[in-house]
Amino acid sequence: MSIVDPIAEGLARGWKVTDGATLTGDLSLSADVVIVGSGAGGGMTAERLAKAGLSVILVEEGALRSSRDFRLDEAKAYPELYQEAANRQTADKGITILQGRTVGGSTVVNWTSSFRTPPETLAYWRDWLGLKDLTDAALAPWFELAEQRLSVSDWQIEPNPNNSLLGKGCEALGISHGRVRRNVKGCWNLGYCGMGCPTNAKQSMLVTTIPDALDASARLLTRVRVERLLTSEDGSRVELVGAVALDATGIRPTGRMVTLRAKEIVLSAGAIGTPAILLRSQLKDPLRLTGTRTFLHPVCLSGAQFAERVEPFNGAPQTVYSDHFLRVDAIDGAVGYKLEVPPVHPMLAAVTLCGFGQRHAELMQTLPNMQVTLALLRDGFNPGSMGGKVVLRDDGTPVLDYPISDTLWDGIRRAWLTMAEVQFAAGAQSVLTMHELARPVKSWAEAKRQINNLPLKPVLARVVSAHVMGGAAMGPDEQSGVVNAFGQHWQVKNLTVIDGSVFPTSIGANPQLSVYAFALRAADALQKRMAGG
Ligand SMILES: Cc1cc2nc3c(=O)[nH]c(=O)nc-3n(C[C@H](O)[C@H](O)[C@H](O)COP(=O)(O)OP(=O)(O)OC[C@H]3O[C@@H](n4cnc5c(N)ncnc54)[C@H](O)[C@@H]3O)c2cc1C
Repeated sequence: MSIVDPIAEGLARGWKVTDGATLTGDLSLSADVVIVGSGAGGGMTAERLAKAGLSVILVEEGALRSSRDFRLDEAKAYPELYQEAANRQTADKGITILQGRTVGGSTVVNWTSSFRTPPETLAYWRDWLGLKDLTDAALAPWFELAEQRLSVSDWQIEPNPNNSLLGKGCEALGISHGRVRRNVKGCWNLGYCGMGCPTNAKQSMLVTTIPDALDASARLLTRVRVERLLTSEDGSRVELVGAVALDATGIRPTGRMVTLRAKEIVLSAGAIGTPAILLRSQLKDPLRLTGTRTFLHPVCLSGAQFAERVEPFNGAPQTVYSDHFLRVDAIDGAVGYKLEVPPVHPMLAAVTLCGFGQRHAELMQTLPNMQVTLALLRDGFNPGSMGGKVVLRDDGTPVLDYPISDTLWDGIRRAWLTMAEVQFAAGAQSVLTMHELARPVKSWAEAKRQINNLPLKPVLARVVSAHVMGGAAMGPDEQSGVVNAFGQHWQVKNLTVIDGSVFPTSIGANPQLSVYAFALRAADALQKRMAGG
């Protein structure tokens, strides 16, 4: 069966796509709207505005790839599709961050889990952060629209063993758990979502909104990195978007400059990317809020050996979850966590597993029988988890300074304990907490002893994240936010932020559906503002 390649077909139909690497001179363009970044926020916005008849330029620093490039090959996928070749790290190297860097952004490499923003999160935003209009009822139509557009539905196939063992352990302990909905259409259940979907089943921006925006005459610039926005003298309007063309590696500037003008500018470069552009542009920011309150859902992990084969690299990556421990926190200080499993492919496993040399090689050989559970911590809700801060290095590239606080370490230790208990309850022969000094243990009692004595130190504990949120947070006024509840910048009137950076706390669930719904809502408001003159 041949797989239709919507990108090849669209290019043949005459899409307006310019690859920065091929530019032989500087380029200057104008449009009604320039959108920077083509991930969850940018894709949704581009389709909406282009279909409304506005001229749209979508600028992306990554390259345009398609299903024929996605070869289920980690060594190829990470350098081609991820920020910093999937090795982006926080300033103290304590947390490894996965983010996409390609046309379609992180949606091209994400694992398709689709949760609406939890009602508790919206209630917190209303009650504690003053975002009064963000009720479940007001947002429901936007979630429905996003779910329809991206074919979000229940996953009908049996979970793979990696997921079903999480369910089995929860069942045995009376821990509530559920099934994950996914944004896929005709999924082959391969399990290589993180390397780009080779069958176009994943309803990422690459195969949905971006093709439709291009069919509606939008223009796409790839391998073009936006450096800064130049504003009017009083700082109230963006007049120019300054960008550089990148060479075929997608990293080094070629020396060709790209200058864009538009009535409205949308930043959708993702949390870290968007705050970086705002900081480089030195926009008015009286309270220096830009880049602050950046959240990660810091993730800690626990591996377990089973007698039977688990093959955690095969099958839909995330289909079972538990929110049982998510809401233990409240404002009293303790952090809650969500349980899920990650797909475990050899290269990512190799860099996450503990030890080196012989011990590491022996661990890698056990991969087929390994089950891995993860706990993502809900940061941003307690005084002890106020997130990190995006800062600029001397060369203008961003780095997230996110020291792991005592509150988060406490959550990590509790989550390790929970995961070990669940894995033993599911029948694990041994459990290995993902910490450099941990050793495999054969009983829950032994696990408790070991986990309670592990030093809580960055790098020793393996902490990762694929959910970057915040850094240009929504707030009800300019004292509390960088943008308003529709993403409009408080200081710069023709600038709107539409991506994961607008969230004022973490979501407390995998964030893509929240980004989509808020993007549709913000793009609709922008379109109406523009129509009103
Ligand atoms: C491996 C992985 C698995 C995930 N799994 C899930 C999941 O199962 N469920 C879920 O809900 N979420 C998941 N996520 C997270 C989810 O995909 C993101 O939250 C979401 O895509 C964020 O949308 P965004 O628009 O903020 O940013 P992105 O989708 O990351 O898009 C930002 C885009 O902007 C581009 N950009 C950045 N800076 C510039 C610049 N200066 N100039 C031009 N372009 C720029 C980037 O290259 C990128 O393409 C996962 C993420 C990853 C990486």
